[in-house]
Amino acid sequence: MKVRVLGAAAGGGFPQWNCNCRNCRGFREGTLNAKARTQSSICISSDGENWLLFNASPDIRAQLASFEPLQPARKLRDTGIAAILLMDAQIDHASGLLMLREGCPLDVYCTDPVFEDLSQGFPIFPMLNCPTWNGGFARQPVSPDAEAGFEIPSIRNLRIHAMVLSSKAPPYSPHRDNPVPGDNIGVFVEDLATGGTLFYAPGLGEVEPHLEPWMKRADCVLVDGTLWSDDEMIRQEVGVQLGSTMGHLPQSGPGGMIEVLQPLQARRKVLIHINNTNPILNEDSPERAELTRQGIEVAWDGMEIDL
Ligand SMILES: N[C@H](CSc1cc(C[C@H](N)C(=O)O)cc(O)c1O)C(=O)O
Ligand SMILES: [Zn+2]
Ligand SMILES: [Zn+2]
Repeated sequence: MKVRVLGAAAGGGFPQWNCNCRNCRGFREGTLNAKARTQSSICISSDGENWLLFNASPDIRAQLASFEPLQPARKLRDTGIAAILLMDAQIDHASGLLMLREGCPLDVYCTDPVFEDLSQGFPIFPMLNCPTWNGGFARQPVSPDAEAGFEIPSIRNLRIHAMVLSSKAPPYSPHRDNPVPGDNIGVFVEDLATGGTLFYAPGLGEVEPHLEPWMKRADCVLVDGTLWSDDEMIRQEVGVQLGSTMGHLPQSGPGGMIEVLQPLQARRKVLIHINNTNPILNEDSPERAELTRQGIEVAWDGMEIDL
């Protein structure tokens, strides 16, 4: 299985359009040793031709243009996207579906709560369900029954185990403060040909016991790297919410993602969905040095992982 990171930043990207925090300002001034990043999304494939897109970020157009296999030009209108799987209904993870309307119908796999949010609060599915967009997206249900797993017909040799996890439904959702199972999922993907395995959870607020066996089994763990510290946005005076309030486990501190990743045997431990305020974006920061000491990588746009 090939994993391609299309976007590695949290909502707003890096640098964020309206932000002049030390990272965003430093990047613009050319004084920060960092790479720009678009909003988080990855795609995976077992054959290099049929790709499963995880989330559709607002930056999807540029992201598709940056990776040639996603525009194979085999016919007048074409895409390498065989299907889309949504991890949640967050604006920065789903709004890119609107940019794909010319390619409908396309299969979009999502849980019932995500389908509800994207049919009511942020009604992408009904909006595009019209003749102009060929009826819009074809929603395929995802049951977060990890043990069972499922395969996507157009994507050979990949078995996907979806599991409920604790993060946050989007701010517009009625589930925001009344969570239901399936608001957010993580996935364990197994390549049935190579045996390679990936655990992917760009939004992860708490590592509950039912996730641990899957994380321990994965060759690559690609997980939530939004904030270095829980109060990062408050301390930098760019926000009022804690990371934990937004459904993201910070890297540092007791019980943080560094501690979670440390005992895992995965040969690749990678953080993704990095907020623009996060000091790990600065490749010369002590925080980045700590990650390196721990064998933890920071995803960047264009990163490829072979499993
Ligand atoms: N998903 C979010 C939590 S992550 C996230 C964070 C921001 C903050 C923004 N980058 C900034 O620095 O001001 C904007 C977003 O769009 C995000 O998705 C939630 O549910 O609260
Ligand atoms: Zn996000
Ligand atoms: Zn910033």
